[in-house]
Amino acid sequence: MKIVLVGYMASGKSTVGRLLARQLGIRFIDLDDYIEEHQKKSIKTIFSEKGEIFFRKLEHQMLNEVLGKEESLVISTGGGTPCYGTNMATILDQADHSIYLDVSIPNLLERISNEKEHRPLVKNISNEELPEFIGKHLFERRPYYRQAKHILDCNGTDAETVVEKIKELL
Ligand SMILES: Nc1ncnc2c1ncn2[C@@H]1O[C@H](COP(=O)(O)OP(=O)(O)OP(=O)(O)O)[C@@H](O)[C@H]1O
Ligand SMILES: O=C(O)C1=C[C@@H](O)[C@@H](O)[C@H](O)C1
Ligand SMILES: [Mg+2]
Repeated sequence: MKIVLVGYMASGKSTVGRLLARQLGIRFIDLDDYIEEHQKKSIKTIFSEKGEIFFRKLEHQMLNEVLGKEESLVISTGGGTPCYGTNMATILDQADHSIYLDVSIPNLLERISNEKEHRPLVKNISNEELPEFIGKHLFERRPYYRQAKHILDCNGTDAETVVEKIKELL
């Protein structure tokens, strides 16, 4: 069984994915961590040394590699993964369950404004400019996320409860 979590930066994909995999007793792969291990560099360094296009190509390649594994997995994607090239179509084709962790702009803002440093796309955006940036970015990306098989409203729900809700969907 393959379960793929999608959603915006800081929607909780890594936190929820790790907990869910542990409870289901299956392997967890965080695509961002998988890319960092493959490159032996942080995402931040990959972006600054090689640029975003290089990262997107690598992300596409690593997503296909991970989805091709013959084992049960929980896969947490990167915030941009479903929004480039054929990635969302591949997720829909290969995953038994794709789940969009839907978090509102105010809640995303609160989480991201405290954790910008390791997120290259928002690192240089001031907290004053962040609402406009996230609003526009989510407007562009939501059509991809919303293609997921399940859409889970995660507002006002802690990570443990999100995991419980996912287990009910499976
Ligand atoms: N359901 C939740 N409620 C409140 N806070 C949460 C929830 N899930 C995760 N968080 C917190 O939000 C922050 C971002 O979570 P996390 O890193 O798991 O997001 P992500 O979707 O993997 O982000 P990225 O796309 O940048 O990898 C963390 O500080 C985490 O503790
Ligand atoms: O939203 C995005 O495009 C990104 C989110 C992170 O998970 C990383 O994959 C990277 O920082 C890009
Ligand atoms: Mg993550």
